Amino acid sequence: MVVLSQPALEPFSLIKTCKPVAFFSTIPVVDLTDPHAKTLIVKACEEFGFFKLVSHGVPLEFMTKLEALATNFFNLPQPEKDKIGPPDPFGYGNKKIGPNGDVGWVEYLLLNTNPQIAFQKTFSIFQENQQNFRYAVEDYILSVKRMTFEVLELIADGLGIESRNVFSRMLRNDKSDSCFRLNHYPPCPELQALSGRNLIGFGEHTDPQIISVLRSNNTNGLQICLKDGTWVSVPPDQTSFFFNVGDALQVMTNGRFKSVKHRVLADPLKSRISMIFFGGPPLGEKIAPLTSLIAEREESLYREFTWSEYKRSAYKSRLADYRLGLFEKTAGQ
Ligand SMILES: C=C1C[C@]23C[C@@]1(O)CC[C@H]2[C@@]12CC[C@H](O)[C@@](C)(C(=O)O1)[C@H]2[C@@H]3C(=O)O
Ligand SMILES: O=C(O)CCC(=O)C(=O)O
Ligand SMILES: [Fe+2]
Repeated sequence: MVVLSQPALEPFSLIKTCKPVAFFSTIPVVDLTDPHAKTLIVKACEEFGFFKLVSHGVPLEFMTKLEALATNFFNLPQPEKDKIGPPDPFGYGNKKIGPNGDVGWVEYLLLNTNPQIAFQKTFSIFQENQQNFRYAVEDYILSVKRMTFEVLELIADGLGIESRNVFSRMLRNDKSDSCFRLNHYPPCPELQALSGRNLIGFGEHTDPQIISVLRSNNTNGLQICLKDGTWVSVPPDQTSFFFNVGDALQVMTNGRFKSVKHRVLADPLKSRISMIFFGGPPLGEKIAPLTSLIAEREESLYREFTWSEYKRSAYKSRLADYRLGLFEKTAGQ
């Protein structure tokens, strides 16, 4: 018997597919200049762990410039990009996500934003002819950080916490372990034609840090999981930012905010480019529920751990794992 191979499917053989889902029509949108912003942000973080921010003050030019330069970078010949990979976890990566066998229809550049590390490793990634790219990354990150500090201070205000820098100080710290990621999801028309499904670009997961701030071009793909377990597509908006609550903020709010499960599907016809700033604490920072957020007759749901401990544990996990499980207190502890 002759067994026919399916050469057209070969590059996708390890990458899962998924059916498209409905659009998220009631996505919380917060205007940063609105006097009620703090209340709206807290409500969105409690309900979805997710919101869209408009009138954010980050110049549009920084966003479009970086998108153009990232597109140029991803259009370089493969051997050029491979020179700055494989990721350790920083550097250029293609299809492989993290160290434990996760794959997706994505190529990316992962950078550390801590100046002490950044100047050694990250910026050696930008070779001589990539200086404009490096400056665009720096301008963008500086401006996004400023906006993120403001959002974190509004969150503290909205939660009625006395010291409004309780979260933002961890990102403002020189030793903050934040990182920045540029993702490129190439189109995949062959697969769509063959199966009527989309390739999974980035599989379902929560982000381990305090908060993630995402901006993408105008291509669909991002989906979030609602409390009832249904997945919804987030309509792209290239002029706005999408904020995700991360695991560390779930812990510090003793579960009042939930880190949002999300994933990305590749579009059959259009490239998706996204840029995400992951705001993380310094490695030695102790993460635990804030006493003022543990309600009367409520218990602390998590044991204290350092960010370094959590990160180590995250890097031993698979993308879709529930990473906080190991840090939950069991009854009576
Ligand atoms: C599979 C993995 C990739 C990841 C590290 C991990 O072991 C589990 C968490 C993953 C994640 C998700 C959010 C960010 O994109 C990321 C940089 C992070 O901090 O945690 C990635 C990690 C990665 O791609 O290196
Ligand atoms: O690329 C995207 O739109 C989101 C990717 C993501 O969730 C991540 O890199 O952690
Ligand atoms: Fe993510």
